[in-house]
Amino acid sequence: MKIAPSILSADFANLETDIKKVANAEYLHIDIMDGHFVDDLTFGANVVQALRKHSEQVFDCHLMVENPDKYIDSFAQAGADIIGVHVEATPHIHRVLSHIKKTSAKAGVVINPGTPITAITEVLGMVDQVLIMTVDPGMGGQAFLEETVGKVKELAHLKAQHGYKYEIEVDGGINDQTIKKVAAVGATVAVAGSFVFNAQDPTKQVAILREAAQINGD
Ligand SMILES: O=C(CO)[C@H](O)[C@H](O)COP(=O)(O)O
Repeated sequence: MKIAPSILSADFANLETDIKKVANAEYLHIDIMDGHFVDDLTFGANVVQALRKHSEQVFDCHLMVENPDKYIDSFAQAGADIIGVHVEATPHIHRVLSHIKKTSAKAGVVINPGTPITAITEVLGMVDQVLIMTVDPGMGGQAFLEETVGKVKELAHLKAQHGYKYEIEVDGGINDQTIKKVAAVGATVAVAGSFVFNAQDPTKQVAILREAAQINGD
């Protein structure tokens, strides 16, 4: 399991210091919120560019924005390694994913808890990552939605059945207990914000998640 600390729960006044505390994680998850698709506002491509100088990690940019097509080039140029777009944010998901694939970034598709896997089946063959939201997007610190586990399992089944290559990422309410449940059904990347950054030692929290993921849950 790859671990992706979400800087949504980091100290925004000390991002450079905080990202260095989680350098033992494979990914850095960067939540981009536009105040429209979700209520809050967070980072633009300029922040990604500034962080890029301080980390070699995979920058996993999760675009919670309307009209995501408008932002793809700027995030790719800023140093995003993966750009994830919500299927709910555009009527043209195939076009937007094709656009990402023309940049240096890998293409990710994201689905909300209320969206079925059937909404993305036509694009599964073209994506590098599928992000299953395990909470409704918009804020950190929410409780993991148990009903999303079935979608992770379904996605793992489709991956094996068709030989797809995508990572299966989960995001929201991930801690040392819930990570076992998603690991057991095929998740390969786990995003965690509050569990990592709301603790004394974020480095240790990453290690705890990694170890917990090796133990099968219910
Ligand atoms: O995408 C997100 C919110 O929309 C966050 O990445 C997610 O909620 C992580 O926070 P936590 O681990 O505290 O649940």
